[in-house]
Parts: sequence; C-alpha cells; structure tokens
Amino acid sequence: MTIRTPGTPASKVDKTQAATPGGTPGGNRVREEKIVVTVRLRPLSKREQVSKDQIAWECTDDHTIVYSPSPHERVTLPASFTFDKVFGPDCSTETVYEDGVKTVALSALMGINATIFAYGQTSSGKTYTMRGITEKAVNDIYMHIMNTPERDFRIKISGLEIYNENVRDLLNSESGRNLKLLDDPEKGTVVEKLVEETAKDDQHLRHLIHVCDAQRQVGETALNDTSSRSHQIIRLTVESTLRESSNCVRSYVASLNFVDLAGSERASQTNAEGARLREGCHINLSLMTLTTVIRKLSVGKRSGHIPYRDSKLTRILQHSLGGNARTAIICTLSPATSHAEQSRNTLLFATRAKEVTNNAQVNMVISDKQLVKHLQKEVARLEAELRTPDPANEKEIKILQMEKEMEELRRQRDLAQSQVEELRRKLEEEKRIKPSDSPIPSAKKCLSFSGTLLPKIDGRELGRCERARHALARQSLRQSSAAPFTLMHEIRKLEHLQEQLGEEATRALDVLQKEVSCHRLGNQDAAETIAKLQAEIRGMRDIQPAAKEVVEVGNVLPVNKSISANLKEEITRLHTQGSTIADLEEKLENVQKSIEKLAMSLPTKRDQPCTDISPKTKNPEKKKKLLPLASNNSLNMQNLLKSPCSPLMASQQVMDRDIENRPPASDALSSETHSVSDKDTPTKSEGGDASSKESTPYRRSSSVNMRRMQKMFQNAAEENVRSIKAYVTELKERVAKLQYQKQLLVCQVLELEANEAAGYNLEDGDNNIPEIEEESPAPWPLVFREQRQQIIELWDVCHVSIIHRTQFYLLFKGDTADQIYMEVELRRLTWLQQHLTEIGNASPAPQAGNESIVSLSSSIRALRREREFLAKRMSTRMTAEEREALYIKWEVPLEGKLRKLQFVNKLWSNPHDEEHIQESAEIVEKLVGFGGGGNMTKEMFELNFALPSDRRQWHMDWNQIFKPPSFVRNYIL
Ligand SMILES: Nc1ncnc2c1ncn2[C@@H]1O[C@H](COP(=O)(O)OP(=O)(O)OP(=O)(O)O)[C@@H](O)[C@H]1O
Repeated sequence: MTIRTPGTPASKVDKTQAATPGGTPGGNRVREEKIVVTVRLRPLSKREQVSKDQIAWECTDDHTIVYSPSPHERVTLPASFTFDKVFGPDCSTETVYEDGVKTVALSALMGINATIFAYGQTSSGKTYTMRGITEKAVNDIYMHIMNTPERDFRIKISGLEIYNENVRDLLNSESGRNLKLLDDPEKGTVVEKLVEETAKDDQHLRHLIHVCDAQRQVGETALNDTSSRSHQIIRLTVESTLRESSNCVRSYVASLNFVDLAGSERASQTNAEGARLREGCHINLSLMTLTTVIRKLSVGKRSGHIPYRDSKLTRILQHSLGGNARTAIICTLSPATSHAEQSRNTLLFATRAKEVTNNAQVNMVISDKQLVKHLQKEVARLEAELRTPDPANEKEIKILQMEKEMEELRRQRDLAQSQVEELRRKLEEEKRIKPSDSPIPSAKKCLSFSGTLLPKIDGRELGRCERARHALARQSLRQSSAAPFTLMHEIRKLEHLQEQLGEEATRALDVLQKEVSCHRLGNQDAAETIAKLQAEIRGMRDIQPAAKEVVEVGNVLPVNKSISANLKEEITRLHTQGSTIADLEEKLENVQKSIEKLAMSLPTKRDQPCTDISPKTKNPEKKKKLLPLASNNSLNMQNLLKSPCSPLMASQQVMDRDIENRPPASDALSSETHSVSDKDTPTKSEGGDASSKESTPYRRSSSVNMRRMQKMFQNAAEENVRSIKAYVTELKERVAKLQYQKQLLVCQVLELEANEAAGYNLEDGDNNIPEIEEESPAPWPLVFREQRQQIIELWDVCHVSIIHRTQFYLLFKGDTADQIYMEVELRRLTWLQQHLTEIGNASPAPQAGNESIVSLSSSIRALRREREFLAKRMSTRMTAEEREALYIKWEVPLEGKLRKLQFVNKLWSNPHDEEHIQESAEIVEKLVGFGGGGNMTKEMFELNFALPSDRRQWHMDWNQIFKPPSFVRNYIL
C-alpha cells in the first residue's frame, strides 16, 4: 500500500475535488474552502477567581465575541470579533466538536485530509479542548466504520511533538532521538523513522493516543500546573476500500491531524526561567512563524514567499495551511481581564486565519497488490467464461450491442445538433449581413432558397417556404429532372413546332409576296408600302430555323455526354434560335403594320370609277388605280382568292388551284379582260408575270362584266388583306406562345442545373431531393390558395410593384386556366428571391446590356416611388370623405401631413392577412384605374417573359424589376 500523507506518488494518486463533509465523495465538490475558525472561551479558572480577576470577554451570540472592559478602562482597539462559531464558557467540548469541527474531522473518512488544531495562550484550554475533540472524533470514526460495512477501513496512528524545535516520536519514546524532517519530491515533508501504528480497534486507538499524550512534555508554570511545553501532532491515517466483492481496486486515503499547540506565553506572567524560559522562547518563536504563515496566506497565496520552512511546525503542517486539507482552528481564550491583551492577540490571529483558503481534494490510491489481485481474478473469470459459455453472456452481448446502438444514436443526435448549430450560425451570419432594419423581417426567411441559407426553423413561415421549395423542386424534377430525357424530348418537340411554324410562315409569305407583287401598280403610297413589305417578306424568308442540324425528335442523345451538358447545349442553341424567333416576331410586327397601311391604301368603293372603267375613260389616274386589280395573272388571282390565313392551309393546298374559288371563265369576261389588258397589262419589267398573261381569264372576259369583275377582285383583295393580317396576328401569337413555352423549359433547365449543383444526382435516376411524402396531388383550389399565398409572400419579400401585385391578384382568381400563370409567377419570384439573396443589398455597377439589374435596395426604391405615385393619386381618385373613411379604418392619424403616403405605405404591407390583401388590391385598383377589366388581360402576364419593351403600362414594371442579369438572360429566350 502506498499512502501519500501528503506525499503519495502522483502516479498512484487519483485526486478529485473535495466533497462536502457528510456527502458522497466526489459529489458536492469544493474547489476552495476557507479555514474554519471557531473560538472557545473557557470559564475563569480557580486561580483567576482567587486573584479576583474579572471577566473581560463575552459571547454575544454564536458568532460574536465582545470585549467588555471595566468602566474605567479606555478601549482603543477593536472590541468585537466574529467567527464561524463562538463557544461560551458554558459550552461543552461535545458542542464544540459537533458544531465546530466534526464535519472537518470526518472528511478524512472520505479521502480528504483534515487538520484540527487548537491555538491560544497558555492555560487557555487547548489541551482540555483537543483531548475532548480527539475522543469525539475517534468515537465518530468508529461509528462510521461500523455503519459502513461495504468498505474496509484501516486506521493508523502516529504521534510526534515539537519540543524546543526538535521532533520527537511520541509512540517510540525509547528512541529519544530528534527525528529529521525530509523533503520527499513525491510525499512532501516526511518525518524520518516516525512510527506509525495500525489501530486494531477504537480501544487500541484510544490507547495509542493516550500513549502519545503521556509522552508529551509537560511542565509546571505559574499559569498552568500541567502546561504543555511542546506542540503535539497526533495523525490518524484513514484508508478505506470497497470490499473485495465489488472488484474495486481504488481506495480513499486521508490523514486527520489533531494538533495541540503549546501556548504562547509571557515570561513575566509564567515566571518562567531556565528550562521553562527556553521552552517558552521556542514556543513563541514557532508560533510567530505560524502567525506569519497565516498572515501571508490570509492576503493570498500569491502574496509572495510563505515561510513554511522557518519552523518545523509549519513545515509539517504545510498541507493543512493553504494546501490539500480541510482545516479547523479552535482558538481558546481565557476570559480574564488579566489576559485580555493575550486574548486579543489570539483573536487577531484567528481573524487572519479566517481568510486563509485551502484546496482540499479527495485522495484515492490504487494498491498495486489489490490491482494485481483484481486482474488475476478477472483473467480467471474470463477464462472460465470461454470454457463454458454462459447464457448470461448472450445478454451481455445484447447489452453491448444496444449500447453501441445507443452510442450511434447519440452520435446522430450530436450531428443533428451540430447541423442545427451550423444553421443557426449561418442565420446569424445572414442577419449580420442583412441588418435587422429590413422592413419585413420575415422576408429574410423567404429570401433563403438554398439549403445553405435556410432561415431559422420557425413554424409556419418556414414550413410554407420549405414546402413551396420542395414542391417546386419535386415538380420540377418530375417534369424536368426526374426525366431529363423527357425535357430534351420537349425541347425537340418545340423545335419541331417552331420549324413547322417557320415553314408555314414561309409558304404564307410566298403567297403574300405574290399578292403584293400584284399591287405594285397601285398608287405611289401603295407602291412604296408594297416595296417595303416585299423587302420585309424577303427578310422574313431569310429567317429560317437556324438549327437545321438539330437532331430530330426521338434521335438518340450522345451517350458520352451528361444530361445536363446536353441540356446546356440545348439551351444555348435555343438561345440562338430565340433571337431568330424574336426577329421573326419583330418582322411580323412590321409586316402587320405594312399590311394595315396597304389595306388603307386599297381603292375604296368610293374611289372606284364604277361608271367609268372603259378604255375611253378621261381620268387616267383613276383608271391607273384600277389597273393592278385588273391585271393580276391567273395564279395570283387564284392565290388572292385563296385565303392564306390558316396555317394548315398554308401547306400544299394553299399552292394548289382551288377550283371552287376560280373566277367565272365566261367568254364575255375573257374578252373584256383581254380588251383591257391590251393597253394596261403591266409589262414583265414592271414586275408583272408575263408568262401568265396568255392564260389569264381576263383576256377572255368581256368589257361588259369588267365592272363586276373589278368589284369582285376589290372585295377579294380586301378580304385577303384582312386574312393576311389575321394570319400574321396569329403567327405572332404563336411565336409568342412558342417563346413562352421555351421560357418554361428554360426555367426547368435552370432548376435542373441548380438541383444538380446542389448535389442531386439526376443522371443515375436517384432523386435525392428529400421526398416529403408521396401524396396524391391536392385539388387545384387548394394548390391555388397555397401558391397564391406563396406568391404574395414572395412579392413582399422581393418588394415587387404593388400595382403588379394588384393586377395579378385581381386577375387570377383560381380558374384552372390560371395554373400556368401561377406557376410562372412563382418561378419568376423564386428566381428573383434567389437573385436578391445572392446580391444582397448591393447595387451592382451597371454593365453593358445589364443596366437593369435589380438589388434589394433598388427594388425598395422603386416601390417607394410607386407608393408616392399612388399617394398623389389619392387626391384625384378619391373624394375627401372616402379618404377620411380609409384613414380611420386603416388607423392613419387624420391630422398628419403625410397621411396619404402613410396610408399608401400600409397597403400590401401584411402578406399574411388575406383581408388586408384583398382590401389593398381593391384600393390600388381604384387608384390606378385599371378596374373593369378593360385594360387587363391575362396574356399581359403571359407575354411578360419578353424583355422589357417601351410599353408604359404599370404591369411592365415587373419586367423592369425582373430584368435578369446577363448570364440568366442568355437562357431567357
Ligand atoms: N472549557 C473549560 N472548562 C473548564 N475548565 C477548563 C476549560 N478549559 C480549560 N480548563 C482548565 O484550564 C486549565 C488549563 O487548561 P489546559 O491545560 O488545557 O490549557 P492549555 O491551553 O493547554 O495550556 P498550555 O498551553 O499551558 O498547555 C486546566 O486545568 C483545564 O482543566
């Protein structure tokens, strides 16, 4: 057994912090603890009574002792002292023990070093007190041992005295030698060859203690017949180990010191001389060192050098003074006036001692012997288990498995917690980047689209955004990424349609060109218009689908390329074609205008010389106007009468002769036509079709039917121009729709890419998008409501024009036909939200072609301007009464100067209040004046995918806001 008292080797000592006495070891841990200081005031001794000494000290309560001088005495020094406990003359030693030092003493039973010592002037009652305390402690120790059968206790005792600065062994008086103090690096200060005896029982221990007392140096002085002339230290070492059955190899070990100091004395009072005087000098010297150590410790251990080594007493008690021990000091006092000054010195010492802090720890040792024994037993048990499998062992294995599982679960929980922490941290970061002065805090939540920017997990708000995101992602993936080939297929189909459309347009334009050729001999304006139109048509014919090399629908994709790479290529190609379509659309617009102009220039019935069409007419101008109509060749004539408006008809049928529409081929008509043509048929050089002259029916028409014929052609021409106009309009619509469909595809591809970038592997068909739960699609009304709420919140987040919001809100009420518009709006807003999140409040410097990039701040500014506009409108669109009623209802102060603006600022301010949204929309509608449905059509929104035009309607502000940066615009066809 290795015991460190206090010098057990560190490698074998396991120290934990001290427990509160009476508590579980290591339970209520105390890092630092002040020395417990109590004062015991004894009664007047017989000697003092005889000398008529007066009582100078009085215990006013359990903690205070007060100096009570005689009436004539003048007191200048402190008269009242307070301590942990003060015991008056009537208090028994048992009380002093129980209330003052018991807890400290019994700490030793739980591995904590403890020291109890008595300090005081000679004959103040130190020995009287310490003998009683030791007795009580021994009783309690053995009582505890009896009550703790699970532990095996061992009590050892050693006793020494320091007499005239010599250390003597009280249990080995035979030696008569002065024992040396050694400094052991591991054990600290040890007394060489000090006998340590193991107490067999309490009686034995008492006996040994008695031996120590008996061996102590005692002398008679004037103050005390049996004055202790030395410092006595009785050390009990208490070791306890759990009994063997528990397989525990660790033991508590602690020392309990009972220190009875020699009393400070004045030679004048003790009348000491000779040996007594010398003893007194040593006593006072060592007590002075003790006082110095205490004083230094009382102002802090780092106050400098602590002179422990200046006396043997302080060297031996070093651990009890500011070290690894719990310490209690009992300061004994004589109440006599004659010892008042000595008593005050004792109280001053006690006062300093109160400030000394110790660091007590639980001392545990591992016995090598016990350890080996334990390991041997363990090996034997395991060997036995191996030989005969124990069914209980299976249980243990299961328990082990369960423990492993629990460990894994804990690990997962920790991981989840760390992820939550990470999210929180990012949110904090987000908050820091986007200051909290953002007008709508909840907006930030929705501005986070990607997982890395998720807002704090916060109930419905996030739930809705998350659901929307997941729904969108899922839908997107189902539509696009879940089957990327389908998406490719869709693109191909679109291209095919686009190609068809181009071919139809080309065929129709052929017809149109020929038709226009027929009008070349019209008036000057018409001729110019026609020339322009022809040029445009030529230009349009030049526009062919650029991607003839595009693989046909159903062709196999290159297998060595990733789906996304192919899709990217497709998008790039679509982008190229997009400009073609845009050109086509623009040229169709021009053609339409020209046709309108042409229609205007066509001879009206008023212009026609109905009664003066004969070759002999005197008005060559009027006659000339008629000529083009009369000079059309047969092919054009037939084409003219064949409306090219139907795209389907624009196929082969358009070019075929339509017998039913052929003009009457009567002889009269032919002769009349012929007669006219003789003079007026345009020559080839004028653009007429000379080859058709021979076969034209006009040649065979008679002049009698000429007027009728002209009229008929006139009507046909008008009709055809109208048809062409309608057809061009239809072409435009189809181009727009084609454009729109491509937009949708692009959106899908962008999402596909985003999802791919986010780590969702699409190519292996493993859709890693967190499936919320496969549920049957919700009915449209429900979906509509949810989407609308998402849109409203996104409007709010992105600071979208409230006029746009109003238009959209009022237009789309939940028809099934609204689905596509809702989806488009949602997708655009989602993009915008992401875009705003990415660029934050920064206002990017305008770049070429990128002038309208929006930031959060620019959106807010635009919205503020819009609100100012609406505020102005309140004056003209509302009566004073209406305004006032609204102010009251919307809680705007009536007396405020900016109440209109205040009111408008409240519009569309709460995306979560349905009633508020409805009312806001109605008010904005009234202010802007697009009510009645006259100005608003759903198609406005459909066509909004086009880049901003110069249209000035408010709804186009959305496009102004939503002008994507160039990298996105490359995809927006
Ligand atoms: N609380 C007390 N009640 C009654 N008598 C006491 C009390 N304390 C001390 N005495 C008596 O006072 C006398 C002196 O006590 P004691 O020897 O314990 O003093 P001391 O402080 O140890 O002196 P010294 O330092 O000289 O050894 C003894 O006769 C003792 O019985």
